[in-house]
Amino acid sequence: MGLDAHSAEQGRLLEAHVLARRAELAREADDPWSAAGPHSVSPFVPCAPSRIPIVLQCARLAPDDVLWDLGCGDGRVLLQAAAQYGCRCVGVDIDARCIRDARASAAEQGAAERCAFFACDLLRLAPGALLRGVLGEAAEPAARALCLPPPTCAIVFVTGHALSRLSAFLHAEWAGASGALRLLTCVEALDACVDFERSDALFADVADRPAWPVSRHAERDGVFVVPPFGTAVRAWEAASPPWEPRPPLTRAQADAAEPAVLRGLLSAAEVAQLLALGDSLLHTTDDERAPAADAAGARGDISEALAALDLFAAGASATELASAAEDACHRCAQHRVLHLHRAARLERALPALLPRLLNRLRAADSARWRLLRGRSTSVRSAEFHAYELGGSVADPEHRDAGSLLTLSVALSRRSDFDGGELLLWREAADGSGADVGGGLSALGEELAPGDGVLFPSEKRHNVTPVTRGGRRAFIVELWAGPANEHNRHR
Ligand SMILES: O=C(O)CCC(=O)C(=O)O
Ligand SMILES: [Fe+2]
Repeated sequence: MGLDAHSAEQGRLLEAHVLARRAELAREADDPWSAAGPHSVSPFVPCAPSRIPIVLQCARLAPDDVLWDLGCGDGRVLLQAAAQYGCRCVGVDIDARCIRDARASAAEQGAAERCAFFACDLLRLAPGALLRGVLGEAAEPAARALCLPPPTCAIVFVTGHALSRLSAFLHAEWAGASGALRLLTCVEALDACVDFERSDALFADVADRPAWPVSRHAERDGVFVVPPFGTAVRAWEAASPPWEPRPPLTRAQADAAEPAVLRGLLSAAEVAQLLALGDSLLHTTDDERAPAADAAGARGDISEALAALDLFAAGASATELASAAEDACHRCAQHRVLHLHRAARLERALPALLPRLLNRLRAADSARWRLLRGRSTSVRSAEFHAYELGGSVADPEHRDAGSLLTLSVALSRRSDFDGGELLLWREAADGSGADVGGGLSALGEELAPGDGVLFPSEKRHNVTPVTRGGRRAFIVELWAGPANEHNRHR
């Protein structure tokens, strides 16, 4: 019962945020503004990252929506929704620390105008609170009298126990909104209060009312949708969402796409931390991406190539061969590549970095190509690139095949190296390519450390050979596949 495609990931988050912190949380048992306190009905367990894009797809968000998250935790679902779909968001949670974190993230991501967060006890919301957008006595004092935009969509990702206590309130708000409010819930497997086999039991204590209509279309992902009042489940499921994901760009479209220069993606401290992390891993010998910078490393190139030949002889698949070839390339001393997405390296060293960066990318994408909207995407690779003398990406046909978006963030100062220029394909004025003035061209703008350039991955790009010093860059690729632990080809 209740196990879904994200349960393992969700279980790890439960472990990290609740089970491993039992002693710490016990000290908050008397704090009324803590998820571990006396008024809380749910612990704070963040939504699994792989689940979030599906939640947002199921919500069928459009830019004119107002999305409320009842029990928003640290605000990660709303911040992603605002970045990717451009909607306004209101998050409420009993945990004041979560609300502080959510506000800080919103400010950092430039989303504070669109995303507001308030400490609020859901169980004390008065009838009509959602309809009128007024939190009243249930909220922290400063938020009590605010007039917020009422939700057109509300997410309630809490335990089944909490859901059953909220159900009468939610039912009245949902019906009262006369078709202007849809609800999404996700009931965790850890919760035995809910009978997954009976949709009317999702909101258990409204037995005297008509059963809730619940779309179980995304049940595999643990997401249940109550369509707006007056819309039958079948009609909701048959209606097309505000947008279908656009097909990935063709190579010609990607070549023609204008890259986006994104300034100040990383702070100076983050650049320094990434450089330190990369350089320390480069000198570790036991890492699959980090041969020692000595003779053993150089020998590694040849043995890797031989290993790839062995694979060939053994009848390996094209994917295995591509993967082995990539491993071999990535150990080349002139241009080494470290996989920071592996074993949660980046997450452990700089936990706030990737979520913030990804929301910048989502916002940039939604203003330009809309490759991420309506699509479930994840990080295919987050790599530290170290180019030394002669290091380059030289194949004139090089594209990050199979990915949707590539971000290259400068870590080195421009004065630290010569050559090492990132070139991107530019169409000729008449769109006909290299023959009439198009081709691989420099960006024309200098990137300071922490600045990045974002482009559709299938766009042709190169890096010219480094002729002095060294170039360090941080490269992130997003794709429609699952989060990845290996190189780009596995
Ligand atoms: O270093 C860069 O900026 C780009 C690297 C690249 O394109 C690649 O490794 O695929
Ligand atoms: Fe590339």
